[in-house]
Amino acid sequence: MTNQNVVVSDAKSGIGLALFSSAVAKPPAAAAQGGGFVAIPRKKPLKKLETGGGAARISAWVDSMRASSPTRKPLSESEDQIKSSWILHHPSALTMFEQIINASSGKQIVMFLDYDGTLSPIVEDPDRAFMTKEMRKAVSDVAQYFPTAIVTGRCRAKVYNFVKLSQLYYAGSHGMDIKGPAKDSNNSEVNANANANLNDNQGLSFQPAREFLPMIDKVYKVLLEKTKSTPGAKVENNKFCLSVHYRCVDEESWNALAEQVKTVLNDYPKLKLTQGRKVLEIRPTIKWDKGKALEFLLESLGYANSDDVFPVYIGDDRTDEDAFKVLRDRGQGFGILVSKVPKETNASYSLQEPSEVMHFLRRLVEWKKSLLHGH
Ligand SMILES: O=P(O)(O)OC[C@H]1O[C@H](O[C@H]2O[C@H](CO)[C@@H](O)[C@H](O)[C@H]2O)[C@H](O)[C@@H](O)[C@@H]1O
Repeated sequence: MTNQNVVVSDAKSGIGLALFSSAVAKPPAAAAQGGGFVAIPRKKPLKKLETGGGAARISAWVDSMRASSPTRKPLSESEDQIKSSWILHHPSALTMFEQIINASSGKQIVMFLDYDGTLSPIVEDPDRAFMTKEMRKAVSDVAQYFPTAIVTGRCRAKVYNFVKLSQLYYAGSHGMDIKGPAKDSNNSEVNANANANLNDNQGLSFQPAREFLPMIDKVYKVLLEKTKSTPGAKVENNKFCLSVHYRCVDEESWNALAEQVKTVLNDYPKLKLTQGRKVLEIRPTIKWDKGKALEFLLESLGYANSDDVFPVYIGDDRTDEDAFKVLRDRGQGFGILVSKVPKETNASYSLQEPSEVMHFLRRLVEWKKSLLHGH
């Protein structure tokens, strides 16, 4: 049986195209250097994979699962060249800070932050992906000056327990569970601008996949049962979506695990399978993702058709590409990919790891303070 709902990587995000199309806006460094886009050897197919038999299919799946979160090893000379070329086209957001600030001149910066791998380092146990108190302070300071949202694949309540900042917007379950700060939150700039989708007492609230809750709960239980024989596998209930983690599973068992998950999904054609960093993600097939969540939040903040907004989205995962693509297509703001290795991306800039994200957030705050206080 063929499951048409298995997506190895979101082809709709057009990631591959971004690297080779001259129609795509180039980041300033690339434009200044007059360079073309760099070709990165593709480790994963950017198209739907069918679940019919065949060794090629198995190998494609395992390749894709491996590429989702590559292990660090010293680079060969050619890999080193690829990296240098990639950096030229996705320069560091820290190095390019002044240019970024200049581009935002006269516009309202709105910050969108992914959680895992962006605000917290990737760790083996998803329940222990804590952010540092320094990072929390940096995010809190940023939210004082700019509307700020956390956009994550995680369950909203769980990410709130990690972040613990009430003045932020939260878009959990890949944007399918959106909540704004309560109206008495101390961020007056955010509240003054918000004009849509408001629930009077609670602030903003939006859950486009509510009808899927019973189905997700059912599939969660089935997956718990089916995967318990695979040592290291972990199923996480993210409310409107599910994660099957394989970071701690022996690589030899990855394909069997993926097959188990796909077999379960054959009975649920309204759910689809996508991939994150060493995680298989089960989501409703509705047309909603982090990119849609970003657009929804901009609209809710009163910036639907505004030229006066400068959204900045920072993320490390394939699922963040939907948001990077929205920004690229709108020609507004930009995406920053958090990665130490070259990856196909619609982001314009890069940062290497969460500590650099923290420095970038701090610099934004320092810049805004100096602007307001004139020093
Ligand atoms: O959108 P995000 O905030 O990046 O969430 C995506 C997934 O993040 C979590 O998994 C990832 O981080 C874990 C902790 O570092 C790591 O163990 C795992 O391998 C990563 O995939 C979260 O647990 C998932 O539910 C999210 O879907």
